[in-house]
Amino acid sequence: MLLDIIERRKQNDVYLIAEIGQNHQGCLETAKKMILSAKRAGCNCVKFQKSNLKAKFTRTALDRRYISDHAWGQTYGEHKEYLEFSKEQYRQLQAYSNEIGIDFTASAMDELSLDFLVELKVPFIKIGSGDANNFPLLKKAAGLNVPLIISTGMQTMSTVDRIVEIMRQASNNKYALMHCVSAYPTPPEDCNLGLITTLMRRFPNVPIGYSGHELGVIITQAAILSGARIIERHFTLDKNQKGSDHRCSLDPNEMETLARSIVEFKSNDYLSSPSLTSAEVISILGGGKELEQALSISKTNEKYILECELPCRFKLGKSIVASRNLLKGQIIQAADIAIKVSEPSGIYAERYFEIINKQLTDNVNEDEPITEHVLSA
Ligand SMILES: CC(=O)N[C@H](C=O)[C@@H](O)[C@H](O)[C@H](O)COP(=O)(O)O
Ligand SMILES: C=C(OP(=O)(O)O)C(=O)O
Repeated sequence: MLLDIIERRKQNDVYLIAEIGQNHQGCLETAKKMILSAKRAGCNCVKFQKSNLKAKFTRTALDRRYISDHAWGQTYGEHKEYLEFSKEQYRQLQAYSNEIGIDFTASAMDELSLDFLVELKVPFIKIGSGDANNFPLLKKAAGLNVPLIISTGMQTMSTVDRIVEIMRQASNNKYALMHCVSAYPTPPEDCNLGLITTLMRRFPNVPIGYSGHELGVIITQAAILSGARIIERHFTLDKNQKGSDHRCSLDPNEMETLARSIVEFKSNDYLSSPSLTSAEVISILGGGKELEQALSISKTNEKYILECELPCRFKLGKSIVASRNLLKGQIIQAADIAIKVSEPSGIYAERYFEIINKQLTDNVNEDEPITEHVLSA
């Protein structure tokens, strides 16, 4: 069904992804329970997050102390290690998903993880918002014969244009873009659902979806009626558990409500039109302040990085870093740089191609960020 939506053969159906992410608390058995619960709720797919920690983060980013009620370790690296499933565990989760009949995949959070997911032969690979400006990763993913779902949180419209251009240059049209706001939870007034139609108009050949981080289901239902045909929501067995994402996740009852509303929207023929107007959406869903705020058209024609996304961009946005020790005077080549979450951050990843062929005015050690200070004018 996903391919039918991505290749526009089916425009009146919705593919529902339960983002298990790291809500499994690092426990394989809990992850399996969540897969079963997502299947029972009516989801089409369960999704995880795959990282190779050394490829995704710099050493200092991994070594920084993580002081948070949601921390599973003293440092951010220990915390992430605790939550990361091994390749063997991924195989077990995939086998279990196959057994019960639900699609299984993950986001590829670095190139090594992308290679691993290709090896697993997942039905599609997710590129999360943290990598939407990671153009080398996108280029590599675009060249594979695997459908892609690319989220656009924490990004500007110019970065979304670059993504579409990368896909066009690779002659790849098996992909979808997800409207997303990377704030956990996203306040209704920042959900900016009007961007779904803006993206649909700007990229008429690309299916548009929605990866939501707001509380509850009504705004996501509005996203569907506004035209989103791939939906992703974080999933949890209990919202009160420790972990950064539980609060803005849907529990099994809410996920089931969402899945049922998709069936209902279809049978009422609400999905045969590519997109309903805000007034129609409000009337179908019965109105309410949060819905009106989420559908407000005041700031939807341009896409920019919202203030509520800055904490996430600061924590998980990717920077350009040195991939080996670099010397003052050196002209930067592609092999000299990598894209990672860096502490402190450096020049953001979207400027990758601008940095190539610039001269360094100082030494930069491996895994250190490239900053404005070390670039010649
Ligand atoms: C941008 C991005 O990757 N966001 C992901 C997907 O939505 C999140 O699940 C993060 O992994 C999570 O919020 C991180 O939490 P912590 O920092 O406590 O591990
Ligand atoms: C970060 C992710 O998703 P999104 O940006 O859609 O929240 C992800 O899928 O790993």
